[in-house]
Amino acid sequence: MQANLFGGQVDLFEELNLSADLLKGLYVEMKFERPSKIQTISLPMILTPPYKHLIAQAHNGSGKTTCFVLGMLSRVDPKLTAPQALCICPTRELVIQVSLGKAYQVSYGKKSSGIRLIDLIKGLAIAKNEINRVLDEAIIEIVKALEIIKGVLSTIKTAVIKCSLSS
Ligand SMILES: Nc1ncnc2c1ncn2[C@@H]1O[C@H](COP(=O)(O)OP(=O)(O)OP(=O)(O)O)[C@@H](O)[C@H]1O
Repeated sequence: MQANLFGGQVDLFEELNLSADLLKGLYVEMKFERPSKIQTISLPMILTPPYKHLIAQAHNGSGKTTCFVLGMLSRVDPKLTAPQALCICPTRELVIQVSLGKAYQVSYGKKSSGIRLIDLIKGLAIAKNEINRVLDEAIIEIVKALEIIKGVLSTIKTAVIKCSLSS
C-alpha cells in the first residue's frame, strides 16, 4: 500500500509494533482479519513514532473506537501505575458504550498486561467492573494509580482537582 498525505498506511496489524498479546486479542478474540479503512490511516499515526496529533472522522461502525482503544492499550506503561491516557466523552452513555469489556477483549493478555481502567461518571466510579461507589477520597486514591481513565469532562475535572489537592 502506498504512503499518503497522512504519512503512511498499513495492510496488516503486524506492521504496527503491537505487542503479541494485542495481536492475539485482535485475531483470536476479536476475529479481525485486517485493519479497516480508518484504521489503516490512523493506527500508524497513533502507534508508530513520531507520534502525531490526530482528529479522525468516519462513519458509524467503521472502527474508530478500536483505533483509540488500541492506542491507549498499546502506549500506556503498566509499570508507572499512574494515569497516562484520558478518554473524554461528551455523555455518560458514551462512556459506558466505550466499554471496558471491549477494551479488555482487545487486550488478550489483560491479566498479565496489568493495565487498569476506570470509568468516571458523575457521582459514580466503576473500576475493574467491580467497584461501584461515590467518587470520594478512596476512589481518588485508586484513580491516581490507574493507567487509563475515561469519563465525562466534568467528573474527570473533579478528579483532577481532588487528586492535585490531596497529593
Ligand atoms: N478491523 C476490523 N475488522 C473487523 N471488524 C472490526 C474491525 N474494526 C472494528 N470492527 C468491528 O466493527 C464494529 C464497530 O467498531 P467500532 O466500535 O470500533 O466502530 P466505531 O466507528 O467506533 O463505531 P461508532 O461510530 O458506532 O462508535 C465492532 O463490532 C468492531 O468489533
